[in-house]
Amino acid sequence: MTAAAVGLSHSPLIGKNDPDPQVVAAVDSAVDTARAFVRAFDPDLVVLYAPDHYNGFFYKEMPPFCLATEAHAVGDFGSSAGPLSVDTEAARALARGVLDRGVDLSVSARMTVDHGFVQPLEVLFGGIDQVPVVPVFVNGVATPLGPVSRIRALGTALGQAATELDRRVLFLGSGGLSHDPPVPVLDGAPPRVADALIEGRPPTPEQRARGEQRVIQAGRDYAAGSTTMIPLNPAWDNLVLDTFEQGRLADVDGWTVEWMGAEGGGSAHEVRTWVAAFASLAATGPYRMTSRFYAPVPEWVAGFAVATAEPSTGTAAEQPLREGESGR
Ligand SMILES: O=C(O)CCC(=O)/C=C/C=C(\O)C(=O)O
Ligand SMILES: [Fe+2]
Repeated sequence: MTAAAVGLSHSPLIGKNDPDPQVVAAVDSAVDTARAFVRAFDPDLVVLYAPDHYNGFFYKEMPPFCLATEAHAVGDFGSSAGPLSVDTEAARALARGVLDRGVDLSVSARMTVDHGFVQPLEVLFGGIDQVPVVPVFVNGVATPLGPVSRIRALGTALGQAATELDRRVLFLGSGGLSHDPPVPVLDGAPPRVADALIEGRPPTPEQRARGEQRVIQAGRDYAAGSTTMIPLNPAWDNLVLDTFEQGRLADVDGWTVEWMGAEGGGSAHEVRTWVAAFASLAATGPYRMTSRFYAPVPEWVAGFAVATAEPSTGTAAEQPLREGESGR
């Protein structure tokens, strides 16, 4: 088994409320680097850790994380709809491997996913049916959230289980870093909204369009500085990226939900997907980050980051990232 990892922010506002062309070009260049990295690694299995935004998981039953043996996308924010090319056999083997290692994984035989899963597949592979994938939902939105140490344990167990497969496995984390987009909150929600968050009634096309328009408007307000949302936090985002780059994954066990929310906003918890992906890679052996990009993009309500990592050979030929490559 060989392994690699990519962390990639997502935003439903990409292409809908873009920043200056120079910022878009810088992001495109970083994404091109990640795409080239993935192409060179040529994975035959992608373990995709991603959050949901009340399209697939609801308060009626809200697991902290859940692995899918089949999945289909709803097609929100103009993202692709339809079945993902899930490798059911690999998914079942990984689920067994995680459970055998004492992590209480739940399994879905028909997971509904949204742009959180779809965007990285579209960006890196050109579609949701281009590569065998094992989708793993990681709750990063619906409070209460458990300790980050459990996400590291999930990633570690899944990485260890993957070593038993004869595959080239890419661990891919979708989301983060600091951002506070208008995602509904159950606590204090009016009865109609609370009911939708609990029961998961599919929105009508008009309701979906209104929700999407609300997010687009939020991006415009955020970029104009007229908002009550928590600001992007480049210092915190770079602390998070330093932690992954330096392989200090045990540090995340000390990250509290309250600290992450205060520093990075309500959706900063999506960075749990990166924790899982890097913990999985680390479980296969020492690694090194080969590229790192970061830009705060208010128009997308995103501390936007892209990073790639591969196993470290420990030889002198391996150079640490230089300033320009690190995006700092
Ligand atoms: O309010 C709605 O109806 C949908 C909100 C939503 O899905 C927002 C998503 C934002 C992100 O995925 C993000 O910024 O990470
Ligand atoms: Fe998100």
